[in-house]
Amino acid sequence: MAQFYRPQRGRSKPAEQPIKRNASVSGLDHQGRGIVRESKGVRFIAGALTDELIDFQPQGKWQGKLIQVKQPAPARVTPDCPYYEQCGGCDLQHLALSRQRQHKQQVVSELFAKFAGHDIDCWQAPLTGADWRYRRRLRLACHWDSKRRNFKLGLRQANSKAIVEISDCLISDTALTRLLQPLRKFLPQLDLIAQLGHVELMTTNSCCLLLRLKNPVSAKDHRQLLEFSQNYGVDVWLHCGETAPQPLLAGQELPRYASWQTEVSFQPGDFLQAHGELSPLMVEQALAWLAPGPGDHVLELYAGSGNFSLPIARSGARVTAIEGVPSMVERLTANASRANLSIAAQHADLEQPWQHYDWGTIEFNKVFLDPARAGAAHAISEVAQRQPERVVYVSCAADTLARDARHLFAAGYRLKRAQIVDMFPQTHHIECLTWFERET
Ligand SMILES: C[S@@+](CC[C@H](N)C(=O)[O-])C[C@H]1O[C@@H](n2cnc3c(N)ncnc32)[C@H](O)[C@@H]1O
Repeated sequence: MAQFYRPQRGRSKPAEQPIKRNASVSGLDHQGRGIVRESKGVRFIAGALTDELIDFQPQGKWQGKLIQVKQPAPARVTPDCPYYEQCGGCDLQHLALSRQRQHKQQVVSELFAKFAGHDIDCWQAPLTGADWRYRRRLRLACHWDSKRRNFKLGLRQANSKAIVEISDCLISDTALTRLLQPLRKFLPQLDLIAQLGHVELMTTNSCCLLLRLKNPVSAKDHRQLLEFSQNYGVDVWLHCGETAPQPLLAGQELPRYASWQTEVSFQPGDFLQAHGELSPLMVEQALAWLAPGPGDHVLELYAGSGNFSLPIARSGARVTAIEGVPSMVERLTANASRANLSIAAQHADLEQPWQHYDWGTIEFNKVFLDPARAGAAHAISEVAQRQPERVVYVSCAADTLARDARHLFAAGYRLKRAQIVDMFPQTHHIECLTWFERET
């Protein structure tokens, strides 16, 4: 039967709204977007700064696209990155670095006031490191168009699946970015190109390339990958299906990094703190606040492969470390034994009640936690019930930190110190270190 094209009703693109001129920006939201107040509410405009006069195109109900900055703020700087307009990554590049840090501190203060009913009066100066070339891990999106034999490798555009084909990324270590062009040429020559999910690059003591695949690679690909690995001095790892990542070369050593007088081995694909220079400084600062020592029993939650656990154990404190990924628990145990440290590393889902676990009834006097962005909604209530004398909390999401802090305040803790750790310069992402102390 013949088929005819019929436009689908109600699915056409909404008509563009007229440009609004000379709007004034009253502040920045928690994602670093300019806020414009209108009679019917607020609009969020990416790229606009506080006290600027701008023209913008309204988009949807709450957003707008910046068309022109008529009167720039004194804090505006010219973004260095040639991909700033397209790439979704460094969305605060147009704001001077010192103001980025002030903004991040203000966001945490506002969220504490809103969600925890608490004003922060104990800020320490931000902990800072390199503001460019700091990233030691780069995840790249890719797309293979088999008909046109066209391969795209790059970073995702803001709010889109489109790939921006960068030839450099100014926040990434050059040990990673030097591989971008060679990979673009090399990967389409392989059979695996049709099943390549994404590509990850990381650099610590060695440089690693991790390929996310559905199936194992052919013998021909194996040979070519080996050649690439030797030519470019990069260890290749393959992550096929549901099995753990495997090195291309059997017996390949795990990569490792230094963390405050200890060494931590990790498997490509594991969590790795983004900023190579700042991570050990953050560990040192967390140790200074936690002040572990002989006689202390520290319960560490969300421990990963031991970035904080090993230094805490080195102080002489007894450490029980909890992590949700079983293979990371194995690596933490191996890292501890290599360093001659005794750590009781346990696997657990910290979203579950602790009564399910053997370690759930142990006694401890200090807690250190470093959860993922989701925070520690359940774990913090378990901590608060047990009333340890001190809690040091590293967060990469200010909203969940403020939500979790509310439990600690309600359980009789006070905030003794807070500090922005500038782990993600040029972006709106916030890392914050906090120290809570039981009142009595
Ligand atoms: C931000 S990372 C911190 C890792 C480590 N502290 C470090 O510095 O490398 C958070 C860790 O929490 C773990 N995690 C996330 N959700 C979890 C859960 N529900 N239960 C236990 N661990 C979890 C992740 O696997 C990850 O290793």
